[in-house]
Amino acid sequence: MSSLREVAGARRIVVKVGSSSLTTTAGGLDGSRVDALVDAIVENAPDAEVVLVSSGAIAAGLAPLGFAKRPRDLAKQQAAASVGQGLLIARYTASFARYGRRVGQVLLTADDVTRRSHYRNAVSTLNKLLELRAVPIVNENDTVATQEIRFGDNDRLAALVAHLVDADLLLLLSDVAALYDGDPSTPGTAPIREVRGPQDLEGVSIGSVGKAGVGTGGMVTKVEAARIATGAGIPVILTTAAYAARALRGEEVGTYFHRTGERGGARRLWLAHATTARGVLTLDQGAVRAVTERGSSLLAAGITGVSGSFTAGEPVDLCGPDGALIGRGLVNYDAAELPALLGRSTRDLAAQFGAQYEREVVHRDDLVAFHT
Ligand SMILES: Nc1ncnc2c1ncn2[C@@H]1O[C@H](COP(=O)(O)OP(=O)(O)O)[C@@H](O)[C@H]1O
Ligand SMILES: N[C@@H](CCC(=O)OP(=O)(O)O)C(=O)O
Repeated sequence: MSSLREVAGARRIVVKVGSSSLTTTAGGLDGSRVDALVDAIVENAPDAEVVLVSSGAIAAGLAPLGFAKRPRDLAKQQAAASVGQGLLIARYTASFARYGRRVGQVLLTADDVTRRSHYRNAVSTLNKLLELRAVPIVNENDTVATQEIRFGDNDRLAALVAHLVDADLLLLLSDVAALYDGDPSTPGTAPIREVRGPQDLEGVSIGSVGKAGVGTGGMVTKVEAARIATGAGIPVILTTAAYAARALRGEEVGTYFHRTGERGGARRLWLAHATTARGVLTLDQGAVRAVTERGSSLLAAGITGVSGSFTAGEPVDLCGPDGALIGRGLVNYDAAELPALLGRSTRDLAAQFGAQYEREVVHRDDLVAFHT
């Protein structure tokens, strides 16, 4: 199943570890578990470039702030993340230093990475850290991310980062040995060794809440992350942190998700999966064809309606005349500017409003078409 060669030959690996694998049952960061993970990575993938996506900031900050359990209140969670992220990075710094390795903290938000300039910066920082043999340790920038733009789960973030750095493998480490065909605490459930596509998940009961209560997404977000990564051409192994070393050696542990798609433009993947649309542009049939079949930019001439309140640079959904969602893109105008432009040719707009109105409403580089 998980081809030994494929894993052992991986040049670049994204390893994602969940909160439940880094904390003690009493709450707080478990330094010995951090060390064990670092040992497994350094000793079993010595030649690979590893990007670590680590959760655990909120969990690590709970006990120091006197919270008995994860608070519901977003500001309290953000405060816990702020305290915990420092502790987490300090622990990783000390742990990798045992091997003479440096770490670099990379905090991302969806908003950062979908904007072209920020995206380029994120890619070049990650690549430079790897080139310098430092280990990038990625987490969501919890203290600034608002509810709406939070990734909310690092499984999805890890899948997108894997694509961003063009990884050969995504290793998702949790507190269960594999994906099971039902809640693993129920007797009689069995591990699923291989997933070749959605058909292998039919009838599988995938739970959303981890038993430890410190994680966020349960298995649902892991399966979704595996779908995103494999669809983008990256195989995924899902197993427990305790099997990290075995997985990195290429042993057949956990669940292996085969790649289902080809690699494509990474930023578009972020645009499709990591943004919340701020409004809707309704397109006429000609514009739908131009966008979905020819990969063209969206011009004002093909737009018949605008709703929502957004500013230039924000994500909007693109819908056909029947309201069906056909894509998403970063819009070049504020919502208030658009009604005066609709249905008019670019030349006409430039003549009336000036050359700055000659720009597309959504440039094709900032547009992802959904194939329904
Ligand atoms: N079908 C399933 N197979 C495996 N685990 C499952 C399944 N359904 C629900 N789970 C639960 O998902 C949990 C892992 O998710 P979570 O706690 O969010 O992990 P992490 O903190 O590592 O991201 C497991 O502890 C398990 O209880
Ligand atoms: N950014 C959050 C992680 C959220 C998250 O996805 O947690 P988990 O389900 O444990 O991977 C933190 O560091 O606490």
